[in-house]
Amino acid sequence: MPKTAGSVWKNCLDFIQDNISNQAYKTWFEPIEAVKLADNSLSISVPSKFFYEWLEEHYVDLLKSALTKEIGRGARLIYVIRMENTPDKQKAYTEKIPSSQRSHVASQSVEIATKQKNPELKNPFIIPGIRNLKIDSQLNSNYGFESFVEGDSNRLARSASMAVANKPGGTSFNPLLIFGGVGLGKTHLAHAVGLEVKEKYPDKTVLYISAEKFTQQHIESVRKNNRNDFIHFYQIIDVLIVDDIQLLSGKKGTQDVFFHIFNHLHQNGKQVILTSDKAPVDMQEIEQRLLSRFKWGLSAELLQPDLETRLSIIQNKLYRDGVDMPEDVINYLAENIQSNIRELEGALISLIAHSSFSRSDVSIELAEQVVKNYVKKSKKQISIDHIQKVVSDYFQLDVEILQSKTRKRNIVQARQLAMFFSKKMTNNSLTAIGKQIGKRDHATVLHACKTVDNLQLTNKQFKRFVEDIDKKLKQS
Ligand SMILES: Nc1ncnc2c1ncn2[C@@H]1O[C@H](COP(=O)(O)OP(=O)(O)OP(=O)(O)O)[C@@H](O)[C@H]1O
Repeated sequence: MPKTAGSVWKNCLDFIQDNISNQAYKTWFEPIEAVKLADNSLSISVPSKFFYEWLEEHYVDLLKSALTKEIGRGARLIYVIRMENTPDKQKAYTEKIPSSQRSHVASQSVEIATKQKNPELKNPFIIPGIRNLKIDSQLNSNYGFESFVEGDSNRLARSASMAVANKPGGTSFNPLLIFGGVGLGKTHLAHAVGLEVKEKYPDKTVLYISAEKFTQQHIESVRKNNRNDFIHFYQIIDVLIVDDIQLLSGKKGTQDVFFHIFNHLHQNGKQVILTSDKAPVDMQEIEQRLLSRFKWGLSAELLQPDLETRLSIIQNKLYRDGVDMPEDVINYLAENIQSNIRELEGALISLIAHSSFSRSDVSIELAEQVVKNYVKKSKKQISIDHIQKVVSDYFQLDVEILQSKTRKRNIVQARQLAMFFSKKMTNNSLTAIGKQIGKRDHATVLHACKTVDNLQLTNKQFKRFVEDIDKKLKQS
């Protein structure tokens, strides 16, 4: 039977499939179509120039072996690049490039640029010349490990981040999900991993992106009809850091695309780092299959820093900025701004600014004035401890009893109310709430919240409890 382009390519594919991972095969070979066989040259069509470059970079030897096996020693491979975004949409523009002729490719690229009138055809995700692929990592050099102060509140997350930075993709912390309330250092820690990887492995491609920007890029790629290139761009990253992943909630299309990118990176031993203001279990409107991926590696929580850590953070910042500040002012700041390190830093910076404008020493009076702006806000952020205290006082119980294992109905209800208000009034995860209220798990907290919701509807007395406690907490 005479050989056709289809039959030759099919045999090549069988050979290739046996030699690479299933994921790589699906990504890079399934989209290829055999176009023509003439003499000993097989033409295959690929979806983009980027695709062609990737094949040449990573699979040229494999392609050569497969083709030589099928056609013989003088076999030649010709790429036909499908350019779907052409000015004339009816007729896709194609470009032919023989295999392994990169110098040739350069001149061809020029030809494309002049042939196409629409400059937007240039792929926004591709930096030309894959050999020298340089992607700006978008990392903030101030957010290194050296400026991240260690404390009880962040020890696990920090150690896991360091382990990942030492061996990206090589630990079981993949993905590494750093979660916690607002301004507690998630972004800082994620950048620290990226910076450390760049330091230790300069050849690795690291990219930091916010989930919001990722979503915008994805929408743009759909609009410009280059979604494949968008995906392929992300699939070549070695360490991908996506900040505020909870912002993907409700965005099904972007979740789908992220799912594919995630799978590809994970299967190829690349590292994924995610940050979120919620634990996976609390994320809403995120597809189950994606949530379960998030739980594959390690979810490390950043808790609110204790006084000692807050003091160290202030001292560290003052030291780095070369500023002196009286001890009592430092203590005042650390004691009064508790729940958000960004606010703590903000107060510190205002204080330094005030003192330099007024050319006066930083005094405790000045600190009180500045802190007022922040304390109001932080007062609104009620702590779990405070809620437990208010609920216990209301029912005239000791906090230890509220936290105990007892199943007495009135104590169970008090405990459930403490859990309910902690969920409602703080940024803590169900896991963190459970941990602080009698070392319960997140399922118990979830159950408590549902029970309180139901009881409020069916039991007038209970509804009164909820309203009273709510009022007390808002007044406090
Ligand atoms: N342990 C720490 N040591 C030193 N600085 C810290 C620490 N934790 C947080 N910071 C500082 O606090 C500020 C806020 O941190 P970051 O932006 O990382 O918070 P975030 O958790 O990502 O906040 P958001 O929820 O708003 O995204 C940053 O300037 C960061 O450097």
